[in-house]
Amino acid sequence: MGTGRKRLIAGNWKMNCQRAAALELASSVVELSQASENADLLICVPSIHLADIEKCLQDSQVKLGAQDAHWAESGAYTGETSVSMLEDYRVQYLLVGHSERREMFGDSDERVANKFEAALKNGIKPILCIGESLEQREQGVTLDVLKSQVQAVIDRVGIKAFENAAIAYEPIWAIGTGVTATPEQAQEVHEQLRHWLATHDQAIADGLQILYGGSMNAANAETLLAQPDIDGGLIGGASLKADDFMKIYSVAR
Ligand SMILES: O=C[C@H](O)COP(=O)(O)O
Repeated sequence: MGTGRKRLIAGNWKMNCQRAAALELASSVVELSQASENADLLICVPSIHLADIEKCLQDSQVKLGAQDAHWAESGAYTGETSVSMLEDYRVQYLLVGHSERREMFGDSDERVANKFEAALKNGIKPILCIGESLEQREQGVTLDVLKSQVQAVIDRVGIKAFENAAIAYEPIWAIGTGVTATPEQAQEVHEQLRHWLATHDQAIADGLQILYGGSMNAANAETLLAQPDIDGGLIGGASLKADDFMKIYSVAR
């Protein structure tokens, strides 16, 4: 690989799969998965399925992630799940700041930083999702948007905390649209982002996994993952089909 960074192929099931379908999908992923020194495999499932899927993943190398959680340890937060509750289910990763949460559920930079910080405190690796809208891209402010999303978290936890975290760059215009950023477009952003992070801390920037997300699928994964600064994928739609998801993993490993 050359970069020294292990790849991460992460599925984000979003709000999909009822119980039986979730178990079937997770079982297929386990069945088709093969250990690799080059790439980790992760599924981020709806919280209601965590207990079932935790059992299903036991004795496999597939890692378990959650899609969201509240930062408070406990309290009067009707409907919420705390990060510390996730720990009981051996959740290893937490998505924070996904654009769907930022846009539809009021996840401000401050809330995202709260969640990121709470994940780290509970020994869970946060995956900080960042991305620009089509309008922002057309205005030429992509990097400014991404920097400010990351800086809000750096201001809270410090750059060193990114040693135990990952970033997922997901251009909003490419999510669920079938329009993928070209490998060159994605690489350009990843490279610029890593370069900017290096101005904070070179070693952290060199070691940080920066994933690409946005209509990654079995057909385009190879060219995206061939880019030197793309260290994996955060995959929505294609992670709901075990065969497609595992094709992406096989490219990465
Ligand atoms: O978290 C995953 C991303 O939102 C990408 O979703 P997608 O692969 O369905 O475009």
